[in-house]
Amino acid sequence: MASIGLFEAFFCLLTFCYLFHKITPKIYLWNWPVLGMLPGALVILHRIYDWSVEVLENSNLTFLFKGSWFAGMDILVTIDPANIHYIMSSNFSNYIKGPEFQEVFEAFGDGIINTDAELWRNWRNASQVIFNNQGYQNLSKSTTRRKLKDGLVPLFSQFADEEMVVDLQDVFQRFMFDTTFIFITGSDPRSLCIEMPEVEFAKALDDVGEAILYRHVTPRFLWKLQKWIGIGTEKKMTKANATFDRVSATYISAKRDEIKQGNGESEDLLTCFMKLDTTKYEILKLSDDKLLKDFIVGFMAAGRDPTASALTWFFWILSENPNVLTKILHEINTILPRNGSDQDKSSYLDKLVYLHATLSESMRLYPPIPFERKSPIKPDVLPSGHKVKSNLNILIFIYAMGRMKAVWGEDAMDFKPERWFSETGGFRHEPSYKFLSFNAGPRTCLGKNLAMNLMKTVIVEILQNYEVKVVNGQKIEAKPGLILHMKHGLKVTISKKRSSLDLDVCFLIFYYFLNKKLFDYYSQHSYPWSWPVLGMLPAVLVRFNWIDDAIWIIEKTNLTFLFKGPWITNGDSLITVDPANIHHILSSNFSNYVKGPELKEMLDV
Ligand code: HEM
Repeated sequence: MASIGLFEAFFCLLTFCYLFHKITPKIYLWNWPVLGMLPGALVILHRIYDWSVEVLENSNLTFLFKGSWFAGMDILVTIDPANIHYIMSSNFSNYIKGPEFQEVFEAFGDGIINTDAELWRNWRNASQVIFNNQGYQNLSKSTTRRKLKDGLVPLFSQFADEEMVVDLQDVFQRFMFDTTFIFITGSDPRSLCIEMPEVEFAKALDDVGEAILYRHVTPRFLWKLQKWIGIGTEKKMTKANATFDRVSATYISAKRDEIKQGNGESEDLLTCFMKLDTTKYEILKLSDDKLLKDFIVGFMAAGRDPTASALTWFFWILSENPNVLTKILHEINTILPRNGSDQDKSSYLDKLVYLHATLSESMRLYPPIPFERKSPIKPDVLPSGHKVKSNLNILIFIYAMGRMKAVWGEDAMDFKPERWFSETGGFRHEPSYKFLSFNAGPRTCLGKNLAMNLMKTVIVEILQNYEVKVVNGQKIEAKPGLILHMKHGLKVTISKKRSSLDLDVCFLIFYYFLNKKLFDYYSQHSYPWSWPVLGMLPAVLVRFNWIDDAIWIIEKTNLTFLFKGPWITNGDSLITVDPANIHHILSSNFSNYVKGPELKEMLDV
């Protein structure tokens, strides 16, 4: 009876808070006796992201959330770049994830995500050696391309043929699940296929994410009790842990056999970790299967979720900004070799700076990991002047950070890839304590380069071959969680782009007839038309007396005429017979006009 009374009282208080909040739409939460700001937090939980932006903007970038008295859940929320630089870099050793974090993120065991101090340093150094290994880098590139060609592309073609509405978020989750699983174990679980099957390990990762979020908003004694009884998200967490143990054990033992039989030539992460010279890492005992399981689970979560989230938000924001899409397509068409091999295409990815800027801008507004937790070992004072006692929870709200006017300027909420370029046109590298999407300091994301290259490869492949149309009328909002997922997914339709060769042929046929008509009409001469994509090239192909034509044009254009070449070849030519120009080029400014490498290449024989 007593517990029912307590529940009723709590329910009444929540209802009161809700109504109170509705009537007085203040952005600050009330600090109630006993319950602190918890009731208000539960009321605004569904719009926690927008609320955090408002409250942090109005509280000079740092805000103290008072938790309930019995749970000791005070949290200092900060996005002050000076504090972040201090916590993540200059006083890094005092700010750890800590034992409470490890308890909440229990599923990641003693892996890199969860640990601090020496064990973390061992993980970090070992992982860095492996990530820098050429063999692993080749494997990650070839895996991405293979999964695209054999997985995503055929699936997109089928979606297009059958005019299906698909959830792009689910597609990217599956693509990243398979790809990361291959990076780690060398095996493809094939979750990305038309049937969209439920995959046990992937579901376990989702359940763990849900349970960890629940542990963040529930007093410790309560979720502990639920775990002990075996109900709710805690039950799912226990089941997920059992799945991780079982599935990982299969792969670990198969890999051990492979290495024992002398077949351990694979470059996947599990093989690399198993073959690592462990004498260099004092406390990283990779002969221990439990540690290897923690590695598999941690890297699966680190690789799959953030990358899939980044790709989903990117395609949505692109659909809202068609002018940005046009610029990206133009960049791809001008820079990437049209019929280049996959290897050629990979080597050009770095040159796609506008695409890089757009991805960065999209992750500024929609950071895949929306917040980060830290805790001081010793009491300290932050650069903002806030005193922190040891073990206080510090929450760095990455989502709000990307939207702060005080950090990004008055247009912080606008989507503007151009902000990533300096006045001189060079790429603007923002410091990581301001652009926090990949974390900052010694714990910066290990997979940053891998993820950026992978996402660019996927985006280029999709944009070159398909049109992705977001279905109108759906509600797009972020789901509160450890990863910035879309709450209702992203429904899209896919259609195939006609290959540019098809387009060229159509254009040529159409142009031939039109030009012939015009030619007949003007009887002798006319200006060549500059067509989209093909420029004035078709005119040269269909005018049989083009030398005559050229003389006529040059005369009409005051002795100088700009011939527009096709877009892909950058082949514009200025044709001039103006004697003043000729004197300038051939004599008075001789040193500035060379034959150039292009001519040299043509005359190579
Ligand atoms: C768009 C994609 C990605 C984003 C935005 C991202 C972001 C982040 C962030 C914010 C952290 C810090 C998390 C924390 O300390 O709690 C992190 C850590 C990490 N990330 Fe990524 N990540 C991405 C992709 C990847 C990929 C593809 C991999 C590898 C397969 C990876 C591997 C890791 C690892 C191992 C850590 C732990 C580093 C450490 O604690 O020393 N990430 N990432």
